[in-house]
Amino acid sequence: MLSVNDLAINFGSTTVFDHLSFQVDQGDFLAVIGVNGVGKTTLIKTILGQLKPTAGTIETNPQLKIGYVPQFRNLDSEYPLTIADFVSLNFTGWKLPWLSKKERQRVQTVIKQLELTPIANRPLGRASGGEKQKAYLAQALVAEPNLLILDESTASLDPTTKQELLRVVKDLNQRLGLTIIFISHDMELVNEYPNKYLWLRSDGYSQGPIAELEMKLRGEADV
Ligand SMILES: Nc1ncnc2c1ncn2[C@@H]1O[C@H](COP(=O)(O)OP(=O)(O)OP(=O)(O)O)[C@@H](O)[C@H]1O
Repeated sequence: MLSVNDLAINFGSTTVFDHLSFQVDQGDFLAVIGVNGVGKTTLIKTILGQLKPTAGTIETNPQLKIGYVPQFRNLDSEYPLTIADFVSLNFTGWKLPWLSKKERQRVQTVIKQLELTPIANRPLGRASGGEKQKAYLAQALVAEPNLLILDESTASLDPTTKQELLRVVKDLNQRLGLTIIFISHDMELVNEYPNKYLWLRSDGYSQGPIAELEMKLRGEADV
């Protein structure tokens, strides 16, 4: 689905990473971990096509359609759109000034998947942090991506809400085969939900099945 080959990114004379190679296969749930400033966001921006690699390539399946869920958007509490309207903003190729029946149905389906139906008509600005995060996820999903990138999307949530969000994501991953890239500092979630990891470090990186990660964290010398 996505193949990163010998990738390097420099900002001026600063190298964020180089010789980075990894692969994301259909149905993977990949955790991307690493300390602040190591280059996780830079990597995602490169995958999204916003940054040009200094060296190396990113090959993608022609059918690749990426959905991106950020950690946080600076939404005023007076933000007036309802959750349902906010979700529907992400339709591409919108030809009419109103939604087609099929699009309305898609919004309802996604809202139901995320258990947002009871609050679909609530202004997003009034929703809780966890509800907002679900709405961002729903907005990404409405366009039917086959790769979902969660960029520290659980960082500001309480432990129960984090688990709830990740359970929904895991369900989409297992039931629909949706491929996930999950950037996180939360090792409890990283150990529980993903099947693979990519650990970026200032002096290199490691990757593998998630079961290996705990062993590596215990004996960092082997990483
Ligand atoms: N446009 C830019 N110009 C110069 N340096 C940049 C630019 N963007 C990022 N950097 C630097 O590249 C490094 C990697 O930043 P990045 O945001 O990718 O890290 P991160 O792993 O996502 O960090 P965090 O966990 O704090 O979000 C940092 O040192 C950052 O200051």
